[in-house]
Amino acid sequence: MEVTKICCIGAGYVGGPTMAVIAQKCPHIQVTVVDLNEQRIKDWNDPDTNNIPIYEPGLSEIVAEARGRNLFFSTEVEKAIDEAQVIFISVNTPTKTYGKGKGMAADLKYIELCARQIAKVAKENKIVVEKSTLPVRTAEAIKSILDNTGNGVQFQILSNPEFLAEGTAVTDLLNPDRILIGGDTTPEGEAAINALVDVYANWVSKDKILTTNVWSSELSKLTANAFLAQRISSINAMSELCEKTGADVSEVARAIGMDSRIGSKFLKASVGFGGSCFQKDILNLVYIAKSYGLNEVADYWEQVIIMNDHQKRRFSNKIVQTLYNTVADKKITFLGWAFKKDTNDTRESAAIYVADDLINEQAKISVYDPKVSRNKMLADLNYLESRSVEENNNAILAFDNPYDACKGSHAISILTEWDEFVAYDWQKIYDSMHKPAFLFDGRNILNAKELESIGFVYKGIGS
Ligand SMILES: NC(=O)C1=CN([C@@H]2O[C@H](COP(=O)(O)OP(=O)(O)OC[C@H]3O[C@@H](n4cnc5c(N)ncnc54)[C@H](O)[C@@H]3O)[C@@H](O)[C@H]2O)C=CC1
Ligand SMILES: O=C(O)[C@H]1O[C@H](OP(=O)(O)OP(=O)(O)OC[C@H]2O[C@@H](n3ccc(=O)[nH]c3=O)[C@H](O)[C@@H]2O)[C@H](O)[C@@H](O)[C@@H]1O
Repeated sequence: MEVTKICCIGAGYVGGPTMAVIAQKCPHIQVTVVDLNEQRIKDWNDPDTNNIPIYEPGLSEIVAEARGRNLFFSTEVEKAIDEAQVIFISVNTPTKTYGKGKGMAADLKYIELCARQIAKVAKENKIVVEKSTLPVRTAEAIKSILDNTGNGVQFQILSNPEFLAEGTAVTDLLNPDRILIGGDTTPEGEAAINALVDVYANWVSKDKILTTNVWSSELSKLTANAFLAQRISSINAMSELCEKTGADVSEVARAIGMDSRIGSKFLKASVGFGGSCFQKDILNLVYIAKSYGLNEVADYWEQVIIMNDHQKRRFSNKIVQTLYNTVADKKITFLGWAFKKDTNDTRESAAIYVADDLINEQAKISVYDPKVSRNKMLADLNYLESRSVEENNNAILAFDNPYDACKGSHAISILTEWDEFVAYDWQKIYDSMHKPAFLFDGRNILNAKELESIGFVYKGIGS
């Protein structure tokens, strides 16, 4: 089967960029991305592609090239489902906030709604692709809904997890390490797998397109995120030991990373990992393991989260202790609020938790982030429900200019590794601060020696 029409449900951080790249690389395929969120679709259709709702380097150019040609953003979900041969489900799968599995399991209500809508609308055979990250064996539930509530048409369910990282989404999509496609081992399942392989083969070499059974594919996605997050928690655990022993975590990371079995990537000690997925996916893995009675497996992976929470708390504690055990009414400046550089996404950012701890200590937080608005920062804090909206409002100031944000502060904390922070005039910043001028570098991006020679009291992670 040659695919000519694709629909993607969910125009978020994954659906938007993924479909934009498919449309760019496959001009013969019509790609329609649909979402219930009218504002989000309106923003994707903004005549100025610099205003699309997701900031990713290189994305606005791709959208400018393909939008209106073979890439469309729409709220007409049913029409797009009806017309497409292949339907990607790319909706959010957050951690459950209620009921059984609260705080651990993935909330699959949006997935189920999609399955029911597809079943209702489809009048011809369809391939349904799980693009969202899902618990292993979700395809079974989707299939049951489709087969029992549909119009008697045939559905093939594929698992095609996404491995892009935010901030590098476009390059990750253009040059993926691998594409993973899981499907049934029946002739119909294999035909569906081949149809999707052919889509990716328009720009990805076939030796990088891996096909497996559905359950391996679903579980590989959770496993990949668990392994990646585990590396960060492992190096962060070492960072605490480094601080006690005089070892330097950057030197340790370099020394172990040169072992080709370990590898050098993903070994940067930090204030703790954030982002919408690592924590959510590990909690989900822990929940799945527990539900099979595999308590040791569950405990093993849960430790990655425990370590990460500890690392964030340790960072805020260090600020308070260093500032003579009180930050009450002191101005603490945050450089960065996003969970990593080159994204406007703040979900689970370490900055939120560090700010929350410091506000509990009655600090006044000033923030400069090149891509995050004050409304977003406030929404992040309010979501924690630690105090009233008004109290959060009084505790946070946001600036458009880093020098204004730092002026008159008692301490600066680097929470995101934006490149521009390195290039600042640190002498000018030092001159405008209270003395001693403290600098807590939660990303180890600044040159400690240079800053100390200016006069800063510099504290990095793990040295
Ligand atoms: N953010 C990331 O970098 C990555 C995310 N993932 C996974 O991809 C999935 C999506 O994540 P994001 O794109 O970040 O989420 P997101 O929250 O940015 O986007 C999801 C979109 O789906 C829409 N939606 C929900 N239910 C819908 C329905 N029934 N009909 C139409 N639209 C609906 C929402 O309005 C929202 O715009 C998650 O499972 C996540 O774990 C996987 C790899 C990377
Ligand atoms: O499933 C997902 O959502 C995605 O999750 C991560 O991507 P992402 O969260 O966008 O970004 P990462 O680059 O993985 O960074 C995650 C967090 O870890 C931190 N980090 C990363 C690397 C490192 O060495 N140290 C470190 O503290 C980052 O600053 C950030 O807060 C994975 O890298 C992607 O492969 C995956 O598709």
